[in-house]
Amino acid sequence: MNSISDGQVAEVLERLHREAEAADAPLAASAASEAATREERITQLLKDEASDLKSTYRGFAENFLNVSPDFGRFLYMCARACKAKCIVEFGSSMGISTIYLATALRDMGGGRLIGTDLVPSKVERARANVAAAGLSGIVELRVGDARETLKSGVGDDIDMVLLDGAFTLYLDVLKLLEPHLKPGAIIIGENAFEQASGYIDYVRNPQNGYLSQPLPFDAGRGNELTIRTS
Ligand SMILES: C[S@@+](CC[C@H](N)C(=O)[O-])C[C@H]1O[C@@H](n2cnc3c(N)ncnc32)[C@H](O)[C@@H]1O
Repeated sequence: MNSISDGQVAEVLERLHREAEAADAPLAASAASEAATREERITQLLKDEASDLKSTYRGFAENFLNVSPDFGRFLYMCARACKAKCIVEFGSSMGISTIYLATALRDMGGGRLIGTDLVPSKVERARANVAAAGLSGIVELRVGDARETLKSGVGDDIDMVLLDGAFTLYLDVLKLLEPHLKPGAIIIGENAFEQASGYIDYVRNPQNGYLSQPLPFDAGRGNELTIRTS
């Protein structure tokens, strides 16, 4: 049995992916019309984050910036495969990835997902979307900077982490969560770009207690699968 393929959750996800496509279409169009390469756009975003993180992401308050349906299904499958009970998500936006992950928890009998986003209006919308999917009992969404909101109260048995927030903070957030990761925990980075934060160098060094490699889909989006080995 899985609830992302049909029924209430599938309907909510289908609606949200449609809304996301419409809301983010201008971003995609302006990226396509710019002379800048993808690499240059990432470099610019890294600079913007470094100079003013809050305004950078407030500028995307109406954008979903969500995972694709394929990536969402992959998240669901990972959570099921590792029999997750506790999942932490950095960057919940309007709640699309949250719904994939929380559905996996519910389909296995329950659990806890802690998500967080910097932009209060996004967290409000994510809460409403999670409620529409019938998942409010499993999901706790925290408003604010993950470096503060994930500092405490994440438990000591994290099975899975999704890193999908500000590109420059992946290593900071991982280090915050590291003491609470179970051996074997899965960490998935979306937009885990080599030029940002030192995250990729850190998780690809086995001496730090991880095994890590890029994921072969949604090319160019910097998707990285990491396993905690100690
Ligand atoms: C790529 S979007 C997340 C998409 C979401 N995971 C999904 O698939 O629907 C990145 C989100 O990270 C949030 N964010 C950026 N920096 C953050 C921070 N320091 N703490 C918490 N959230 C942050 C942004 O507001 C934005 O909504």
